[in-house]
Amino acid sequence: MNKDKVLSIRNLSISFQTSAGEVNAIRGVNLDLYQGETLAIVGESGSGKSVTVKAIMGILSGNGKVKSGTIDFTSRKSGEEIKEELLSFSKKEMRRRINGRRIAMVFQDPMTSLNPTMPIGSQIMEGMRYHYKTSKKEAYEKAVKLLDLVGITEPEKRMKSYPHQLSGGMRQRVVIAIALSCDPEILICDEPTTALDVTIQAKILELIKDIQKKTGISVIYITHDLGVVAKVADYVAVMYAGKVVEKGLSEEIFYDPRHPYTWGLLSAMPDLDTNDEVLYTIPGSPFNLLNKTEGDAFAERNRFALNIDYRLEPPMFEVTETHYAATWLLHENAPAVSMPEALKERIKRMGEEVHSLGGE
Ligand SMILES: Nc1ncnc2c1ncn2[C@@H]1O[C@H](COP(=O)(O)OP(=O)(O)OP(=O)(O)O)[C@@H](O)[C@H]1O
Repeated sequence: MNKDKVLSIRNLSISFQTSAGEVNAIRGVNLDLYQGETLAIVGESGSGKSVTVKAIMGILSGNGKVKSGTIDFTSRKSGEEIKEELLSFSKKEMRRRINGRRIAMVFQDPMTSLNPTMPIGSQIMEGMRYHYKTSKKEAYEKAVKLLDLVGITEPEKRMKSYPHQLSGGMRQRVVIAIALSCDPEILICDEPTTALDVTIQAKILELIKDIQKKTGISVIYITHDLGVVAKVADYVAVMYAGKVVEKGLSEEIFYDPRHPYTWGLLSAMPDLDTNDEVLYTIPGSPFNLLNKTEGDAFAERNRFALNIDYRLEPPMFEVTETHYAATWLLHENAPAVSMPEALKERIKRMGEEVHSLGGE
């Protein structure tokens, strides 16, 4: 693929010291984000999505330790390419140079990132004043423009509003305006819509897409919701027990998934047609990361597990130049196993729906 990489994570491993022992939260993650594209990171709770993005932002909690890996960030904002390795920065340097300024994050619950005692206008202006020493007048004008960009009507009037005077959807828009205030190159969205109702969720997703078109920003979504992924992602990484177990272009993950865990996630998703029919839930509970892995961490929950899965962790097998999955089922000597028939039917239906909507 001949595209510009903005972020490149290699062999990232992170653990946390806890009273119960060492939690191996991230185990050798490799991921890339390309300029102007959207990467969605999906997986059940505890799979390592948040820890991965916290490492990018330099906000890991105190008991976290990066055991290996690099995170290369290539900035093109100044017109020339500047490559920096984010893990080499101290927390202070990250706050001063990267966090909020080059890479910004939108959290799930807007109330936790908004200050209830400050008008929203001042909150949007704050980052520009801190990072760029922008004059008050200029920061004010830009804040008004940003409110307009995120679809808030009468932006000048709204500058003086306090968070409690706005609806949930409006607050999320304000949080997005704050995130965009320093013209970041990467926007990270942590489940930006789960606290909102379905129609407003869809509007926020559209808004981010629209902003992406206008600004060329690169976006990372972390979410449980494959419905969200289908709407927004160019590229999808599926995480399980601290590893990326499958990654590929969005259509490769939706129409030609290869990992039984991805089959499980797709089957567990409410049907796009009926909105409530769930084919299947993945049995068992997520792997306990306090334990040492022997073999594939997913083996216990995998009804397609082979003997080798209990002994050896599968490497990433290449499906296409853009699609990889870590399952022994892709080994040339593996028995032929294909996805469950019900899921095949569902995928076929999804494809037909997209065609009938005039999509790809
Ligand atoms: N500060 C911490 N101390 C100990 N363990 C932690 C800490 N932060 C995260 N973990 C562990 O790391 C693992 C990955 O957590 P993470 O929050 O990244 O999961 P997630 O996929 O984002 O889940 P969710 O969707 O619920 O946010 C979990 O087992 C979690 O318990």
